Amino acid sequence: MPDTPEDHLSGFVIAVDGPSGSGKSSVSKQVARSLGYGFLDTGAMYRALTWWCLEQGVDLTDQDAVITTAERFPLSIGTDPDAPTVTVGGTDVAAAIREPRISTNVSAVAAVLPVREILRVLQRRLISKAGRATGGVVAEGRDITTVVAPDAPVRILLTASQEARLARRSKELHGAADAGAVAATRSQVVDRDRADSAVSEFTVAADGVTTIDTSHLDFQGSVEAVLQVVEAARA
Ligand SMILES: Nc1ncnc2c1ncn2[C@@H]1O[C@H](COP(=O)(O)OP(=O)(O)OP(=O)(O)O)[C@@H](O)[C@H]1O
Ligand SMILES: Nc1ccn([C@H]2C[C@H](O)[C@@H](COP(=O)(O)O)O2)c(=O)n1
Repeated sequence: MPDTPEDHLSGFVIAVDGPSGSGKSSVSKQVARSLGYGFLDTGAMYRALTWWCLEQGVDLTDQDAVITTAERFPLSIGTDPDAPTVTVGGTDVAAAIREPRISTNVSAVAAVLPVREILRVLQRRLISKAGRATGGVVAEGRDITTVVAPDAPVRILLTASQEARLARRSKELHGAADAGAVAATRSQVVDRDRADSAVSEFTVAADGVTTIDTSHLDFQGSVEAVLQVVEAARA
């Protein structure tokens, strides 16, 4: 019988979850580079679907319309950590999916449970494809350790205090982490996490998931902490 992603994932899978601004995306990408593995940013998939719904004029409060759009979602996503690509219907949306209008609306799309199931199947396929191509993959998001790849040999919850996460995102968006910049960033971190928590648990590690608190680590320290967990799992 042919292998399907529903049966088991191909390659060595490193699953990483965590709240907004914890460093999941940047740290996972660097870990994938270090190991010569693929990298899957599942948040980019939810963002791309949100972009596509808005492009199609779909009312995001109409869950049936969002589900129908997800069922015919012409997504193509690359898993090379040095050249991550996201296209929808042939349009490069890598920059557009980072715009505030997407960040503001993505949680509404991610809250639709049948949409999550559609993306889960797609994500397992992408993980297996990347795993076959490079021997392994680092996949990050909010439900990778628990729902998408609970069978991964390495599962990590990458976290940090709210203060640290706000400061990081604030520096990234506004170039500073003073009170004004942090206040301007708060909704992007705190409100989005609150909305996303309704459908995924990404603040408390599930059984068998290793928590790495990066509050007092710099970027390289966070990468090394993840690599140590990977090494221990392989020993
Ligand atoms: N340990 C760290 N110390 C300091 N800055 C960090 C650390 N890890 C990541 N950063 C920086 O914090 C910012 C947020 O990181 P990143 O985008 O990877 O977070 P994320 O968890 O993927 O967030 P989101 O879920 O909102 O996309 C980036 O500018 C990144 O370079
Ligand atoms: N596995 C995932 C990944 C992402 N989401 C949702 C929740 C986020 O608000 C949004 C964008 O993700 P980000 O780019 O900030 O990592 O996508 C999810 O529900 N499950």
